Amino acid sequence: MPPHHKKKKHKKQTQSFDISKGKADTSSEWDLSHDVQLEATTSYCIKRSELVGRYLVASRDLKAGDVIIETPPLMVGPCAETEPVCLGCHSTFQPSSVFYKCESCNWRICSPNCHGLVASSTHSQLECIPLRDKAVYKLFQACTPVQVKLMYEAILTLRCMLLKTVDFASYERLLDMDPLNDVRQQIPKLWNRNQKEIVQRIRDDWGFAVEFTEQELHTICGIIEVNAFEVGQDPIKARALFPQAYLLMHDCTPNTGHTDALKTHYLTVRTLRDVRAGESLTLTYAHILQGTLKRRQHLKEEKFFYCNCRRCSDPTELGTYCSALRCTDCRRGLILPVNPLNQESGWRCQECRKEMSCESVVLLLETLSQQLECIDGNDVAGLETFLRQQALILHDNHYILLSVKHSLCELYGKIENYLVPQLSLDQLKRKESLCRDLLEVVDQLEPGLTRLRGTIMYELHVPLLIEAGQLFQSGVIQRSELRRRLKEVQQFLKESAKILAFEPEGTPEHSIAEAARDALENMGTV
Ligand SMILES: C[S@@+](CC[C@H](N)C(=O)[O-])C[C@H]1O[C@@H](n2cnc3c(N)ncnc32)[C@H](O)[C@@H]1O
Repeated sequence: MPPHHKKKKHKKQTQSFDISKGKADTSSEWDLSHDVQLEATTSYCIKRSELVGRYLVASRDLKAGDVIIETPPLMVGPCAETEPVCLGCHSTFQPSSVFYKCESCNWRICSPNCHGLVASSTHSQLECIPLRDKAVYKLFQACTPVQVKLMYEAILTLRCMLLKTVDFASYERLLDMDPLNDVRQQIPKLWNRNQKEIVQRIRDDWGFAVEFTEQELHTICGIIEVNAFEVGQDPIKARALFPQAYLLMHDCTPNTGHTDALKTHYLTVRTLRDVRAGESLTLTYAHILQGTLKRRQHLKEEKFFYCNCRRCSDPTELGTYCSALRCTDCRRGLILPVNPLNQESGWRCQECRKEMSCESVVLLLETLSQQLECIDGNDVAGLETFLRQQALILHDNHYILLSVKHSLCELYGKIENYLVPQLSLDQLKRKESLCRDLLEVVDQLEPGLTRLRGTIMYELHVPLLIEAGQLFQSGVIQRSELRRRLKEVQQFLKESAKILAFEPEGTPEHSIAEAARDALENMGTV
């Protein structure tokens, strides 16, 4: 999940690692070769540039799947504007959930036996007693639902502040992260919201005015906004701050990925593909299957920078055309942004040169997204109709269509009336082509050992296996062709099992890895 980020105290300078010595091939578009090195580990060193601040660079050749960072969180807490969650484990509540309260602070918990409420837990060590002493729970009585969400949002800020008294060394490590105060202070909407909803809430409504200054609370707000990672698997929903990992810079075609363990949120960052010494280590703070205009807007609003990576700079997005519109005038050309690094850039047909303003492109995409939202997520026929209709104005790989294809490739074989034994040969073929279309794009945008590739390949093996069996049994293909097809299925299953084996136990992807291994075993030797 995308992180937020920051910087602050400078680490002491260690011996320099020269990334300009031939091997270096930074994935970003900037010349980072003169940047100062701050620190090094066996896998990476920390450097600093004017443009991106601190960032990590591979200090040796790394293989795909190498672990580069393993760390417990420095702090975990509820997300921004979240529905109430258990302050022990951060799981959300079902309407049918029994209403338990913490015996001490009276805030809601999932169960008195929650693993996150033991004496050594974050809740017990940090906010439970202060919340009790200041009787903060009483404020819930007069709260609107929106204010309840803001109460939960403020918990993570409070926890970070309370860390100062309980574990000063860890608090200092938090302060190593950059809150980008100068940048954020220039955004009145953001700064004033934090002032009212977090800073004043904690100081004035909750009664911590003596303990914490406005400035330090704003700094913690910034540290969280810029550096936090979303963690947890449904029903757990949380944000966490991790040492080291926050230094990974963003790239829209990242070369690292991460997982967090189900209960502890222990973080593991791995390389997604081979990385050469000197290359910057990157992760994505945005969604991969999103177009450049939207990704850059998200990064600017949430992380306070415009990305200029290779994908963002290329109007075709590395040849995928995942933001391209079809020209309805000439009906031959594709309409692409003239300068994708300018958010206001006009768009132009590559054939007839027809121009479209950025505003009209945004409006069109918003309208289509709204239309899509009106379709039930399990309505296969409705989604197929949407795909057919919008393929007249959007490229087949347009990100809006990709999201529909992604849904459909999972729905075929999973929901009522579309379970695997119920699928016709045409429907199996459809599932196959949806998976192949997606895989082709993901191979460009997020190549390597990525979760998305792993799950798509698992989905793809299903129609391939069934089709091969059916065609052989009906005499349409001979044994040699059957073998060729089964070998392809094995390849997909092996790759899927290898990728998803990295996923933590208890996650759906971990179960898919097991299913892929079982399927391989059942196939035996081909
Ligand atoms: C989590 S921090 C990363 C560490 C940060 N550079 C530091 O020195 O603390 C995220 C911030 O780093 C900068 N950053 C990261 N990736 C970037 C990129 N691709 N382009 C520009 N700035 C980037 C932005 O200021 C962003 O808000």
